[in-house]
Amino acid sequence: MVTLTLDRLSARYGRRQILSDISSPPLQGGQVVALLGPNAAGKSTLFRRILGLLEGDGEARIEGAGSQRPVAYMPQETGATAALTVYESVLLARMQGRRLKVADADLQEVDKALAELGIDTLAGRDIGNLSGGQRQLVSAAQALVQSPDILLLDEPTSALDLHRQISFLGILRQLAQERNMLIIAALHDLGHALRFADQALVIESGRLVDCGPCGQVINPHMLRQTFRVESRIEPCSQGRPQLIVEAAI
Ligand SMILES: Nc1ncnc2c1ncn2[C@@H]1O[C@H](COP(=O)(O)OP(=O)(O)OP(=O)(O)O)[C@@H](O)[C@H]1O
Repeated sequence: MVTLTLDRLSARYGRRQILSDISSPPLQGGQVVALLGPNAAGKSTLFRRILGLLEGDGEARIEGAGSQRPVAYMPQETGATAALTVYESVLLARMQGRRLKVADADLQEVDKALAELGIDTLAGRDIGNLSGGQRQLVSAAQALVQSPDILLLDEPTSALDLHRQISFLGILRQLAQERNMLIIAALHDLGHALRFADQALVIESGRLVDCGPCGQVINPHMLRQTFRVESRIEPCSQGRPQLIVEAAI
């Protein structure tokens, strides 16, 4: 099973230090990890550092991966300018770094990714003409179709309506378990994190605040210190923990 361990990771843009000394226990395949932190905390930078796009000390150690390109990334910005259909754009993402010839298995993976995310009806549409939410789901399909061991998603639900946020996060959770895939999703909705993620990794100003099971890490004290809100956590009618935010402080 794949694991990702952050070992005293740092990152900088030029001379500007953004991340310092971020460490985690091994994050394991089959789990969803919520990456949490206020605006400008360094969440996207952490993804870029894991992807090897930025320099810095320490390392993001990947062990037990089954593929040569173990990490797929869905960026925060999902603008599409190329004149491609949804199907073509997802197939192109599938073929990145692979042989040039498209095999039947590649086409099946594209069909599967579109169906899993409920966007198979968009297959023939021009990607430039999609709504923001549709584009975000296509972007998720482009990452998923790469069959990664580790899937990094940067605010994947920011453009989705409430129904699609819930169903999308539920699908991700299921896929993580079925494929033994590690999913790390940067989320601003801590209620979603509490409901769908197994672990939470919280950063603030480029430093680690806490990393561990969501039920422990997401608590009123952390929310007050890091997110500057008063909150409480109560069980909902189905017994799941529910975050209630009282006020910004
Ligand atoms: N290309 C860049 N060059 C220089 N500084 C950058 C660059 N990208 C981001 N930064 C800076 O790095 C810091 C962390 O940014 P980052 O995008 O990682 O934060 P984030 O936690 O993802 O924020 P948000 O929740 O607002 O998306 C910010 O101060 C930002 O201004």
